[in-house]
This record gives sequence, structure tokens and C-alpha cells, in this order.
Amino acid sequence: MVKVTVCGAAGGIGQPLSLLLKLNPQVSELSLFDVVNANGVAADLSHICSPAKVTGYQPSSKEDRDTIQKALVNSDLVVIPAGVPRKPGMTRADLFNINASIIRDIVGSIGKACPNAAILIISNPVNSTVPIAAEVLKKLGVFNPKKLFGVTTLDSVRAETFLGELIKETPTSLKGQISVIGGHSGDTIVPLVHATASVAKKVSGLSKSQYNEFIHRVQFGGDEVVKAKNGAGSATLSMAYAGYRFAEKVIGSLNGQSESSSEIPDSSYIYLAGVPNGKELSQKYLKNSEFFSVPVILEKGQIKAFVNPFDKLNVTSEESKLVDIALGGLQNSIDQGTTFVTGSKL
Ligand SMILES: NC(=O)C1=CN([C@@H]2O[C@H](COP(=O)(O)OP(=O)(O)OC[C@H]3O[C@@H](n4cnc5c(N)ncnc54)[C@H](O)[C@@H]3O)[C@@H](O)[C@H]2O)C=CC1
Ligand SMILES: O=C([O-])CC(=O)C(=O)O
Repeated sequence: MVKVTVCGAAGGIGQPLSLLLKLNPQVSELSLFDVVNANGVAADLSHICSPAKVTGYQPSSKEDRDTIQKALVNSDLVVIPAGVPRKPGMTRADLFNINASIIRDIVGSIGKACPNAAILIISNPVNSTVPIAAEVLKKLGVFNPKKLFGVTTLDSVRAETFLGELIKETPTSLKGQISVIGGHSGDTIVPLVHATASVAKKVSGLSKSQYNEFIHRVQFGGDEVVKAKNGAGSATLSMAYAGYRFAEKVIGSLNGQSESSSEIPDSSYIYLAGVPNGKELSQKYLKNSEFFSVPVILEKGQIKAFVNPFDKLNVTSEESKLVDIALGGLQNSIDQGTTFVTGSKL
């Protein structure tokens, strides 16, 4: 049985994500932390007739650092959708000023209260918040790169949906057949759709402009939602689904389940340099980038291996060019995250 803590549980993503976690019979304890309304959300979810025991944790003041420790202790998995979302006209990078310190402080508490937990970071800009988390954990001497995950699943979910519409396939049939790698922002997002012969054949039937529009729509899908919500935030429900899809995989692996080996597993933005064969991948194909999203194979709540896209997913020359563009954009975001922690007191 698994204890899961959600930090930012009362937010637009946090509430539906917590609902989905509450419905998972493998979750025995669901701990909901937020600076507002955590107790209300916990009371509400606690009436659902599933096994997870739900508890809310809300700090009494800005100085209260004990409540989060109580929420986190003994967690096997911590999911973090805390922080501010975009408004129209903003990029994800514009969220850095507020969200960087929120992630630094939450991950600092994780490093002290439950250093062995798997950590899933949803808060944007993911390209920087994951490097922040890595640096905080390194400073505390408890960094396990196999257990730190930037959640990029929404990019895969979008790719499956949008490609399904174009090639007239049900999107569910594309899960595990296509992949998205890179980062989680604009042109750092790289969809790969030639991994299987059957999907590649259908993609080859698309016109050049249809293919380009598909790539653009996956890369900038977040903007569509921000625009439609018109100031009321960004993707929350699709993100809760995507975040749960990845969390469910971690929970399953904690309980000894393994995924189907015939499917490409979902990707996650990870510290490549710290996982088996990651350095080699980075040196050979990724200009030494330390962080990158790749399909990850899990075991016992941590990364056992990744699927090397360049060996296994039939990356085309066009897709390779997208990877180069992505690497250009990623490095600054990684450096920004790392430098932020170097200058911070934990
Ligand atoms: N990785 C991804 O694919 C996606 C990431 N996001 C990001 O997720 C984040 C959350 O988005 P929403 O849920 O829409 O925002 P929201 O504003 O609805 O909810 C955020 C929650 O975080 C809480 N919070 C703020 N500071 C906190 C702290 N120090 N400790 C604990 N909780 C704290 C707030 O009280 C609020 O309940 C944003 O940064 C957004 O950009 C959004 C969609 C997709
Ligand atoms: O676009 C945003 O700001 C939220 C997000 O990350 C997404 O929807 O992919």
C-alpha cells in the first residue's frame, strides 16, 4: 500500500488529481497539503467509499514549517502541482519568479521529511523547476535522480488526441505507439511519430502542412487552453488526467507491477546524467544536456531504464532537427533553475 502526498492539493489541478488518486485502490493514505483550503478538500474527498485515508494539512501561518513535514512524513510518492498558472500573454518562463521559490521550499521539506519518496513535479516552468528540485536535493545530500520526475505526460496525451483526429484513429489506440521527448514548453517539446510502422505509414499520408500543424499544436497546446480560459488559468482537468496517468504508473511500480513491454512507456523530464546510460545518451545525441524528457521504465517507484529514442523510435531527420532546436531552448532554463538554488539558503 502506498502513501501519496499532493502539494498544492486545493488548486485547479490539485483537486481533480486528488480525486483520481482517491479512487486508486492501491493508495492507502492520501495526504493533501495546500496553503489554502486543504482541510475542506480533504473532508470532501474523505466521504468517497474507497480505501485511501484522506488527511488535509494547511499551515497556520507563513512561518509554519511543521505542517508540511507532518503531511510529507512516510510518503512514497509526492506530487506537486503547487504554484501559479499562466494568464494570456505570459510564457511558462514568466512563472519562474513566483514558482521557483515555492518548488525550492516544498522540495526542501521533502528532502528532510521523506527523502526516499518519488517526486513528480507538475509546477511550471517544468524545464527549470525540475533542475531546481535536483539542486535542492543535492544540497541536502539526498538526491536520487531515479526518483525525480518532471511531468510531461500532458504533451503525450495531446499528441495522441491531435494525431488521432488527423489520421482518424481513436486516440486510445495511439497510447504507447508514439512518444514525446525534450522539455515542456513550446519548441522544446518534440513529438516522435515514426516509432511503429503502422502509425508512421498513416503519418506519411498527411500533407506537409498537416504534419507541421500537428507538431505546432502539440508544442503550443497549452496556449489554446490559456486563451480559452481567458485569465482564469491554464489546463487543469486534462493535466489532472495526465498527472494521474503518470502517478498511477509510479504507484503500480511501487506495488511490483510492470508495464507492457510492447508499448513505448510515457516520458518524463529527468536528470539524465544520474540514470543508467543517461550520460552516454546525453553526450552522443543531446549536446551534454543534463535534463531531458525520455520514455522511462519504472521499477519499485524509480527509473530502472529509459528507452533510447535514437535507437528504438525511428527518429527521422526532421525529428532530429526538432531535437536540436529543443536543446537550444532547454539549456537556459536548466541554468536558470540551477543558479537559483546556488544562491539560495535552504
Ligand atoms: N506540467 C504540466 O504539464 C502542467 C503544469 N501546470 C502548472 O501547474 C501549476 C498549478 O496550476 P493550477 O492548479 O492551475 O494553479 P492553481 O492556482 O489553481 O493552484 C495552485 C495551488 O497551489 C497552491 N500553493 C501555492 N503556493 C503553495 C505552497 N507554497 N505550498 C503548497 N501549495 C501552494 C495554491 O494555494 C493553489 O491551491 C502551475 O504552475 C501551472 O503552470 C499546468 C498545466 C500543465
Ligand atoms: O500552458 C500552460 O501554462 C500549462 C501547461 O504547462 C500546459 O497546458 O501544457
